[in-house]
Amino acid sequence: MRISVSAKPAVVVAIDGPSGTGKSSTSKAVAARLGLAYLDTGAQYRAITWWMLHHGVDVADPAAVAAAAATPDVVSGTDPQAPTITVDGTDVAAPIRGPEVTGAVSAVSAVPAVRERITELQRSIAAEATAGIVVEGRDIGTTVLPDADLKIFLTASEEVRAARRSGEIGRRGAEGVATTRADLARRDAADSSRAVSPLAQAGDATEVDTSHLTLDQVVDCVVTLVEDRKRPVS
Ligand SMILES: Nc1ncnc2c1ncn2[C@@H]1O[C@H](COP(=O)(O)OP(=O)(O)O)[C@@H](O)[C@H]1O
Ligand SMILES: Nc1ccn([C@H]2C[C@H](O)[C@@H](COP(=O)(O)OP(=O)(O)O)O2)c(=O)n1
Repeated sequence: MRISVSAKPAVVVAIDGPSGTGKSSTSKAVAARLGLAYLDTGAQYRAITWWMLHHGVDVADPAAVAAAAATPDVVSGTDPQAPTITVDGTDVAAPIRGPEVTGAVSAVSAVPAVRERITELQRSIAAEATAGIVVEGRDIGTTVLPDADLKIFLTASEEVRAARRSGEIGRRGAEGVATTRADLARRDAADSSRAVSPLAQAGDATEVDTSHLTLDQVVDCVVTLVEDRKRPVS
């Protein structure tokens, strides 16, 4: 019997885009299907924001946020089937999705000292992912992992994104969707206009408009792009 051993190079996939375009759902499913690790960088910014709020730091004061930025210990579990997020050992997966954190996360994540700390953490997690990783966020293709093997920029119309997010958080009716839409637009504007590594499409990213695609279709599309980009086996 002949046994052939092939070196399988680790693939690094960067998935960026605004809120509600499907980054988390797509990244998790792609990573699970391809046996890669998964990192939700938004959860890290949410976790550090939760810690600031929990410790009474004035999140509207960039100097106060910067002074505290080095203290919290944010740890991400990268199994796409069961991702985890803790701060100083506390499981914050649920509270980081609440309205207080969502309302403060853009201000906290705009502070350069926060971005430096979290970016360094993200790069070390990616470097340790020997089987490869899908990393999703806002600045992965532009700043965190500019040498990623594949960069995807997900988009969707504001209307579709607001409807998706409203469904997710249980906000019903036209008024609920309108409120969600205004929240999303405000956060996208803040994330796109900050001075340090704003939400932006990398020049070499492939844009995928998910407005009229099912989640399965988006996942198939990204998996195909990953397979196409894999370096030849040596
Ligand atoms: N292509 C899609 N079609 C319909 N719903 C989707 C699609 N992609 C994601 N969703 C849903 O939209 C919501 C937001 O998706 P999520 O992956 O959290 O987006 P993001 O990480 O970009 O904010 C979730 O409820 C998710 O199930
Ligand atoms: N790479 C990243 C990821 C998220 N952020 C910031 C900006 C976002 O508004 C918040 C929250 O990101 P998250 O991906 O959880 O947001 P949504 O799931 O789209 O609501 O974190 C960032 O600045 N850089």
